[in-house]
Amino acid sequence: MIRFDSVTKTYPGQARPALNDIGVEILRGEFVFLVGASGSGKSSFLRLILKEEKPSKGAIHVLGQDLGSISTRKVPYFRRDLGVVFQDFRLLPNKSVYENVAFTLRVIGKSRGYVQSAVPETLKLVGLDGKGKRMPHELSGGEQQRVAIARAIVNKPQILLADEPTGNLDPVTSAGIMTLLERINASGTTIVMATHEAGIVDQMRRRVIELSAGDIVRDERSAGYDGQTVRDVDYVPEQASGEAGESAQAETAMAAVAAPKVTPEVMRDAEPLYVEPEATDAVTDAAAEITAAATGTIQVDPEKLKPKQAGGAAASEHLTLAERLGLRAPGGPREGDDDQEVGPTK
Ligand SMILES: Nc1ncnc2c1ncn2[C@@H]1O[C@H](COP(=O)(O)OP(=O)(O)OP(=O)(O)O)[C@@H](O)[C@H]1O
Repeated sequence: MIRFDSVTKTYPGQARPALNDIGVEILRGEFVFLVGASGSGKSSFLRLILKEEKPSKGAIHVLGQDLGSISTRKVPYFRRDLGVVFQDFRLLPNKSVYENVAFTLRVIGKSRGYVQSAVPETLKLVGLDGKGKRMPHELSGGEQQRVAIARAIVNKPQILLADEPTGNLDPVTSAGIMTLLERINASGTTIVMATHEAGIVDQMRRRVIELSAGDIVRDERSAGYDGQTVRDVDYVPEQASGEAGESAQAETAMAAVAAPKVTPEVMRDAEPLYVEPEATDAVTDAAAEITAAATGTIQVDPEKLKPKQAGGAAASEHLTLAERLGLRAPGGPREGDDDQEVGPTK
């Protein structure tokens, strides 16, 4: 499903590669945690899968396609099979929950009827039934992340990439988000998630790929954050000392190594926070249905993808949300789009 063959990524002006001769394969239906200190290459790994970056050497295959052979114009089509969730949610601030989720479908030209059934179904799936009319600033951080997840899965992607999706959330809310991701995975969606959360990784016991300075130093099935050692429930993280002169990056790396913010206890007790317990089966069925449909070809309106002008690939800082989510070719028609997006509002 995702294969890296001897992939090296060196950013311009950097002496050391961000990823160094990586070879790895991720299979359909897997849930994979990408762990490693700050700067070890996790986000680069995800950006390469999305074709947001090109490898300096080597080849990447995603969903049977050699990314090197996908033209820039076709990248938005390719990305429709991939959902993405970020640490900072990236919702459209001036649109309702419903509109944030519908946006993805509208951009790719889904019919009104399709949107009207898929959006409420997906909001229910993520536990936001009845909250479609709310605005992002009226939601908690966990709810905002659920909207972002709904937006990522409403198009029924085969792969969901998550870059520190619990990074801005408290432990209990994080556990609820992980329960939701677990359920999405159980219905067939492959998930690759970069995280610093030792407690989550230890409790979920999934495949763990650990990066260190661009190298894969560990690739284990059913693993914990630190290899074979699963943290003790009573583990108390040491405080990062934060001495004067210590670089911000070093502090971040220390915190990442030190600290299961989400403890195994919290994960064990985790219930989907916004789903009534009796609704769980129905929700799981809905998830299974949605993902089962994911293997079908998504109808797209090619007219909506035509770039307005030749050579229209905009610099990334000028991309609209649709372009950043890979739903529209850079430089394509922007009517009705929003250039703004919002991070956590609380
Ligand atoms: N656009 C870029 N230009 C230059 N160097 C970059 C760029 N993006 C990442 N890097 C460098 O590549 C290395 C890997 O960065 P990356 O963001 O992939 O790490 P990470 O493991 O995701 O870190 P974090 O946990 O802090 O998000 C770092 O040394 C970083 O400084």
